Amino acid sequence: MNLMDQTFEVLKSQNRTALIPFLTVGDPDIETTVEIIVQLEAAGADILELGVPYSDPLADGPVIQRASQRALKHGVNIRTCMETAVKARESGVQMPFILFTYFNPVLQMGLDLFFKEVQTHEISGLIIPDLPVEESGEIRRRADEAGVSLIPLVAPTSNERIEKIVSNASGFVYCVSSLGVTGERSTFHQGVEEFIQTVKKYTNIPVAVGFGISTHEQVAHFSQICDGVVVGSAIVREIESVIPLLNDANTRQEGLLQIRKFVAQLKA
Ligand SMILES: O=P(O)(O)OC[C@@H](O)[C@@H](O)c1c[nH]c2ccccc12
Repeated sequence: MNLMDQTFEVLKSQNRTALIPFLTVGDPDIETTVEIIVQLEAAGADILELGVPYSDPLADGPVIQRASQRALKHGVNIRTCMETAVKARESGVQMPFILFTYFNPVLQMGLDLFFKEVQTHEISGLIIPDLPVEESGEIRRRADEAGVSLIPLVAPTSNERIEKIVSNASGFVYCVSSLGVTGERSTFHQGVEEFIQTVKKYTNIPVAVGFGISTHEQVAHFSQICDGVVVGSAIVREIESVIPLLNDANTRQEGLLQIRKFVAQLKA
């Protein structure tokens, strides 16, 4: 039972759904990311996905691709993301962190060092969207040893694979609401609610939904049937839109406040 598990338990006892933002660490820079994380928690975020920027984010739409490019300019890698998590804790942030990374940066770092760092930095969850099933056994074993949950992604087309994917999952199951790449959407995959209900039949751990969710109404809608709702691109776009304010000492606080207000209205 790690901090993320505890968070879901508390929320469940309060009949509340977790708001799970995603951001790209180092966008627009590391120091600002730490301040944004503080604002996200103040806005009501319950769990945070810390995105490791990557040069070939095949599952990401243009908003997150641009954020990755901006972060990569500062040489952000897995290690700097973990250091950012420490800085956020030092700034008083309590919420659990999920490390979101493509598989290649993990391989580059080496599995031994990666999982040692994950453990010492008290990362609660891992999302590796392009982790091949063949490799997932070893990664899952190492994650269990490190006390971190390897969060599986299930898609509306997973069908008969749903049971296999979620059977011994830990942390939560991430239901992808639509096919394709990340990015705000006005409509979701046909029958996404039935898909979520199907996933819930196969698991007792929390079930969250993500992909395309960007408005208060969409968050409220999915909060009726899920334990968590992930919002990424819409928040990353909000960050992108206030970068000019953030880069000017005179308007920095205003920029941070705009991000906080945007996230707060999602959950209100
Ligand atoms: O950006 P969206 O459409 O709100 O979707 C969440 C997404 O950002 C985050 O969970 C994520 C970012 N990159 C990913 C790649 C695959 C799966 C999930 C993700």
